[in-house]
Amino acid sequence: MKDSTVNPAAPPAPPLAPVAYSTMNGKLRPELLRAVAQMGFTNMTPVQEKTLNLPSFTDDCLVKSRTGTGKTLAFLLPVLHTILTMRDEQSGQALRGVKALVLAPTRELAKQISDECEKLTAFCVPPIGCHMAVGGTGRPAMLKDFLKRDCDILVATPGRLIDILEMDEVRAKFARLRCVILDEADRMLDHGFGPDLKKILAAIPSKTEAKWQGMCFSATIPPQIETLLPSILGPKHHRISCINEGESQTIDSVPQSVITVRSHEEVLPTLHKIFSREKKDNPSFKAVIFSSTARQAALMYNLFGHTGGAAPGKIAVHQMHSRMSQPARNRTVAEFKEAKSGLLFASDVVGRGLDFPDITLVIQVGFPMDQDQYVHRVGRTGRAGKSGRATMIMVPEEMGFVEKLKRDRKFPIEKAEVPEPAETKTSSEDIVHEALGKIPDQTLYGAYTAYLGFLTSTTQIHRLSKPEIVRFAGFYARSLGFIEPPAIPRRMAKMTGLWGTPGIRIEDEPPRKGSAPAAVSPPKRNRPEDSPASVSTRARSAAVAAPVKSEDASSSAAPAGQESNGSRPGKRRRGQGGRGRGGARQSTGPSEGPGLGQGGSSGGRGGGRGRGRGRGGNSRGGSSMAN
Ligand SMILES: Nc1ncnc2c1ncn2[C@@H]1O[C@H](COP(=O)(O)OP(=O)(O)OP(=O)(O)O)[C@@H](O)[C@H]1O
Repeated sequence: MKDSTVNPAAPPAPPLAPVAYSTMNGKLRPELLRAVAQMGFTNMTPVQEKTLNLPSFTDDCLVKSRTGTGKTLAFLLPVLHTILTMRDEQSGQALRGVKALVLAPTRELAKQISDECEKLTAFCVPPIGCHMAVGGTGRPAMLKDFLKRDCDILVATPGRLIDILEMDEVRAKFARLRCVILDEADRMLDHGFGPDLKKILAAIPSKTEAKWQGMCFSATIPPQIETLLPSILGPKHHRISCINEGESQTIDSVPQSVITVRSHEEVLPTLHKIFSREKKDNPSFKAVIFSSTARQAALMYNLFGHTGGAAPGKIAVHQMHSRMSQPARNRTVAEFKEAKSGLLFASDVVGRGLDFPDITLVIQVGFPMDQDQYVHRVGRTGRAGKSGRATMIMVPEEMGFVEKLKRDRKFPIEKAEVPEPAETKTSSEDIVHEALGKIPDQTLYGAYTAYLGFLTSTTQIHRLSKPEIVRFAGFYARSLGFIEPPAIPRRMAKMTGLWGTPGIRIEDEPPRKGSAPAAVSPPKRNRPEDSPASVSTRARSAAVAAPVKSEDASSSAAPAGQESNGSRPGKRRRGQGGRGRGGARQSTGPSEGPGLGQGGSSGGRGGGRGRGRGRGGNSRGGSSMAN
């Protein structure tokens, strides 16, 4: 292994003077340089400069550079150069087939890479064939196209690639593979995608025999990835880091802050206050709001746009998460890339790699999956030398994560106050309160169970005990208007390991086919005198939906529900439990947090349409205009 740039003992290197692309004349193919110029890039970014100046364009490399610093071009340019040079040296059959395979963790990122590739090859004659193999698109049409036409570069997500690699004809197309690139390499090599990667490597020509080049790129390279790294990179690979030892992985031009609110109930009003203030101060306000799960993102989208209309002014509101159909996801990405302002409520589907121009603010509601994910989320702003800001809204219990970030990573996260909203006629609390009332119970229930799932899936990382998870999720349920945390299906309780945890509420077994339905207890409601003036004053039935497998890892334990069932303001679906399984809830332990074990019963499937709608339930579209 050769370390090309970093000497840990050396003082931080001064910022590099920009190096012009014209210095690559005679080294990089002229048709590529012409395309780069057409894209408006005069100078190389540091990561491009370093990668393009490795001893050979075909050397193996592990490259670390901050988010938004142009890593895509840094790997595409050498690869395209190699393919074009091969063309000069070979012809006919020797040239057919996939020469470069780019793997990315999400479909949208694959599409973005493929788009960049199209731009870079605009002047290549004959054209370079760049194809995509990603899920959510028509498999037969994709396969037909891939098998019929020349494909020089294939950009793929692991799932679809594994699927098509089962076919002999597809595998045959990889016989002359020259390069394998992992974008977001740490993600591709981690325990989530690692097994998929092994399957892919077993199906394509082996590195030892085919001697293909391996390239790994990311803004974060944790030590855990070293285990699988030798499957992609040879022992003599170069290591490039554009981040000096001791420097922060986040972009310097992005100030980071955290707003601590007293409880979950203040989170949504605080978001409203931020939107209101920003909208007033900056007409080009364009923000991504990250939540822990797809269902939380969908809930916020419904609350601030679409159903609840709580977003101030006429801000366009978008959503992006794994519970949307692929066409809706594609539409949202295209729209939000073009948008001059607006809000995008997102799960971590957009946490990595996606390049939405001119994001002015990244907001994280609650903590991300891990510290590296924090870096990538923040990196949606401050891209390509632009400025931006990043903030988090945290309840006191979540502040441990922030303290750890500051301690472990030395991120300059400042404390910030809740901003004064610009609109004063109605308080943010009242606006959110009213909007919450328009959201179907099923959507709120889904957000609650997904949050429980998220908390249990991050136990190892965030060290929350099971009773803490139950208590914490209970606070969240209250903030959505439930007077007590809804009962969860037994299966979910077992899957998440929460079965038997004090305070968890579990619904009765569903009636077996043919048996009489169990009695449905009326949903428990708050009486007005129970209610302080907060969003939690709304009573909610504990509507229950059936579990389905979710594509979104962060909500994999989440039962399905309707995110958007078309209910209009004021029309509630409460109590449509006739079709559903009823049954009084069962509490497996003493009361822990507010609202837990308060007696009474819920259960009964309000909003009985939930079952069977699955992931498409919220796919009507990705955008709406508030007000
Ligand atoms: N040489 C350049 N000069 C100016 N802008 C550039 C240059 N190269 C790329 N860009 C622009 O920088 C932005 C970020 O590029 P890219 O998406 O490749 O970043 P990245 O480092 O891969 O980010 P992430 O880590 O988030 O995936 C894009 O809008 C891209 O068009």
